[in-house]
Amino acid sequence: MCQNHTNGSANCAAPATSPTFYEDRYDPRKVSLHPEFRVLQPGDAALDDPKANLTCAYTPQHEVLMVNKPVPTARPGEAIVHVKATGICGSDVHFWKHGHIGPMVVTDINGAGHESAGEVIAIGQGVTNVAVGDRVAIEAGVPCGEADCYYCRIGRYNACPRVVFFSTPPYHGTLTRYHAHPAAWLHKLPDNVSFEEGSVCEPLAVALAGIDRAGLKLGDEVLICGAGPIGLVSLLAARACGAAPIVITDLFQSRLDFAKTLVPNVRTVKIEKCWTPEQTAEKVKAAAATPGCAGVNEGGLRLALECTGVESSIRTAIHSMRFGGKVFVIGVGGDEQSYPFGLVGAREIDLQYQYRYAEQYPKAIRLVSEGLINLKPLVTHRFPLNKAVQAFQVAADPTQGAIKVQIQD
Ligand SMILES: NC(=O)c1ccc[n+]([C@@H]2O[C@H](COP(=O)([O-])OP(=O)(O)OC[C@H]3O[C@@H](n4cnc5c(N)ncnc54)[C@H](O)[C@@H]3O)[C@@H](O)[C@H]2O)c1
Ligand SMILES: OC[C@H](O)C(O)[C@@H](O)CO
Ligand SMILES: [Zn+2]
Ligand SMILES: [Zn+2]
Repeated sequence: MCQNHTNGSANCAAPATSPTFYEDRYDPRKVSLHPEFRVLQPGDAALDDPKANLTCAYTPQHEVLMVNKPVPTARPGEAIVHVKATGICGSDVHFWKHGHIGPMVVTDINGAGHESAGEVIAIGQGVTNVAVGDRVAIEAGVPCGEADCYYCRIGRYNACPRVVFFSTPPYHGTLTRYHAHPAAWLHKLPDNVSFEEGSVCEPLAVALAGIDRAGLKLGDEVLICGAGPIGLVSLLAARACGAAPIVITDLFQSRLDFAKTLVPNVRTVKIEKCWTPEQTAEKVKAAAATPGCAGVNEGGLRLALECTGVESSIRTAIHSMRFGGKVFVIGVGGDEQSYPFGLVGAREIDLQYQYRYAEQYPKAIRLVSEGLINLKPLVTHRFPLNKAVQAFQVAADPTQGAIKVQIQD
């Protein structure tokens, strides 16, 4: 057994890097050794203690459970945030159910959650950008910001090899009552943006990063594949950007119906599993066509924002594009996939991908505050912190019809 573990983990993987400026605060091996770190059984009094630092975590044994963590104090440069709203992301569910995403492996009890907003309750020495009482969104990916880091230097900090992404093993997440965060990575919320919306700014940041790099322009005909939370925030953002028309696909009519409540004139295609990508693409093009209008009628749409990561859906997106179109993949899928190479080449279709985001939070908050994007309808289920395990069960059960499940405190 690894010497660093007390809970029986056999194969401890040390963090790929140990950024000294994070000290032991963000190393779960150290946190789990803390005497106050304790797994809570149902009925434990701490679950009803409003001051306990309750945290929801996943384990290598594919459990999701509550733990009690020590309440952090603010070190220089940090702020302590009382987390008020956290959304459950598909990746949280994936870490719980499958224990890894690519090379990121759950090797110990690992706190969940990276879509959070809350109130600053303490600040450490030298913090000037936020004050006690400020309402903030928490940017969960904290890059090193060091001068020797090429990706931090050029502003593409989502590629920082020393990034601490809270909730991605080995770092605990923000689905906790009190979270210590480098203050520079907190974004103040204007009075008209709620904690709930501040939390949904995280998936919105993913969509905005994609739209930014995809180069979506006013009047582009856009296909959005998948009407899950990422597809739906992409839909809202694409509409705010002036995409017209927009077609959205899904396997479930209920999700397409939800998309229509957000953007009533979005065109929908409910995919039947027996359709080939070529057949689905014909339906997409038919849905997008505007009689007598050049564009789709010349062979397909201009841009696809692919929000499933499923191979057949990416293939559909490729077949739906006209010459010079672009398939922009936000979805995360199988490690190996195959695409119609000849078609992509013959039609000069660009393929592009997105990994998290950089510098999108300020934009996301402005778009919400200015009323260009309304995130409120996306939150369909709310649970108190001590019921976070039930929240996970609802988020993972498609029959519950949830779009975004939040834990609020
Ligand atoms: N690139 C990034 O940085 C990043 C960040 C966050 C999430 N993601 C990824 O984005 C994707 C979407 O996230 P989500 O939270 O919306 O997930 P989700 O699973 O809730 O939604 C996916 C939707 O796609 C639909 N779908 C599945 N197969 C389909 C197909 N063949 N054609 C059309 N629709 C299909 C599903 O029915 C579902 O409604 C996931 O793969 C997730 O891992 C990527
Ligand atoms: O929203 C951000 C994504 O969920 C993360 O990148 C995820 O993959 C965990 O690392
Ligand atoms: Zn996420
Ligand atoms: Zn860096």
